[in-house]
This record gives sequence, structure tokens and C-alpha cells, in this order.
Amino acid sequence: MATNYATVTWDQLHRDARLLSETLMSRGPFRGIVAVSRGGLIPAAIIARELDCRLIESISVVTYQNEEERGEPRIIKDPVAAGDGDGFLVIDDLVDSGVTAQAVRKRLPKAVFACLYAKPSGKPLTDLFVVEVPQDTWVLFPWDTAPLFVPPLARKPAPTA
Ligand SMILES: O=P(O)(O)OC[C@H]1O[C@H](OP(=O)(O)OP(=O)(O)O)[C@H](O)[C@@H]1O
Ligand SMILES: Nc1nc2[nH]cnc2c(=O)[nH]1
Ligand SMILES: [Mg+2]
Repeated sequence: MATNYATVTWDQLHRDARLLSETLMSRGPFRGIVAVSRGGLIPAAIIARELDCRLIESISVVTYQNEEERGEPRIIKDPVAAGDGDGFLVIDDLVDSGVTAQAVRKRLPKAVFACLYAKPSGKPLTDLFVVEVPQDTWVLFPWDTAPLFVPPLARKPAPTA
């Protein structure tokens, strides 16, 4: 269970995706990009623009049976156009336990796997990432959050003794 939160803004996400693109320039050129849906879709779009890559595939892996329980990962959308991954770049937003990345790598063994954020358990499954995040930290992506009004300190009720 995560005990801390790390909020990522749209600006940070864009900057990190551009930083990853710079590193990826020396690993390419790539025939195409496979976005790991859904979290990898927006990072993949930014990276595809930077790398001038127009062939975009997607893979969708479901790892949750219900809200709590994790089941066997199931690929519910296959990246047909990517074959065995040869010449392709796979993009996800983050690796946590590494379960999703492992399933993607099994399906696309020849692809390069890159993501923006990596927690220690998932780190060995990525070829490239931008920022390491502690295992006990839950990353809040811009699509997970909304700006919220926070009352001024002076208006907060005094704590009762
Ligand atoms: O390393 P793991 O423990 O597998 O966790 C990482 C995966 O979890 C999140 O996706 P999620 O399954 O929540 O689905 P989504 O991308 O559709 O939101 C995230 O986008 C990664 O794909
Ligand atoms: N948004 C989000 N999804 C995840 N899926 C697995 N780990 C995470 C995380 O830290 N943040
Ligand atoms: Mg995902």
C-alpha cells in the first residue's frame, strides 16, 4: 500500500517525455511505437512527435480482476502491427511491480521498453526510464487529478484542545 503521493503536472510529464525522447534518439530509429494503453498513450504521443514516428500501435494489458485483487495479466488488445517487437519502441507511463512490463516483454521480446517513471521492483524490466520513484509512493498523473480550492490558513478553524 502506498504511503506517499507524488503529483506529476502536465508540464512535468511533457518535460520528462521530452527528456526520454532525447535519450531514445540514440537507440533508434524505430519502425514504430507501441503504447501500453491506457497510461502510455499520452507519453507515446509526445515521444512519437519528437522522434517523428508515425506508426503507432497499442497493447492493452489488464492485471486487475476487481478493485483489490490482482489476477494473471491478460492482453485484451494485441499489437498486431508490431510482430515480435523487432524495431519497435514500447512506451508506458510507469513500471511499479513490473507485472505489466513483464507481460508486454513476453509478447514483444525484441522491442525496446521505455517509461517515464520506475519503482525499484519494476526497474529491471525497463531498458530506459527518466525518474525513479520510491516503491511506497503512488504517482498521481495529471489525468488522475484536478485543481482543488484550498482555504487560507487564517480561515481554518482552530484545533480544539
Ligand atoms: O508494474 P505494474 O505493477 O504492472 O504497474 C504499472 C502499470 O499500472 C498502470 O496501468 P493500469 O494497469 O493501472 O491501467 P491503465 O494504464 O489503463 O490506467 C500503469 O499505467 C502501468 O501500465
Ligand atoms: N496512477 C498510478 N497507477 C499505478 N499503477 C501502478 N502503480 C501506479 C502508480 O504509482 N500510480
Ligand atoms: Mg497502464
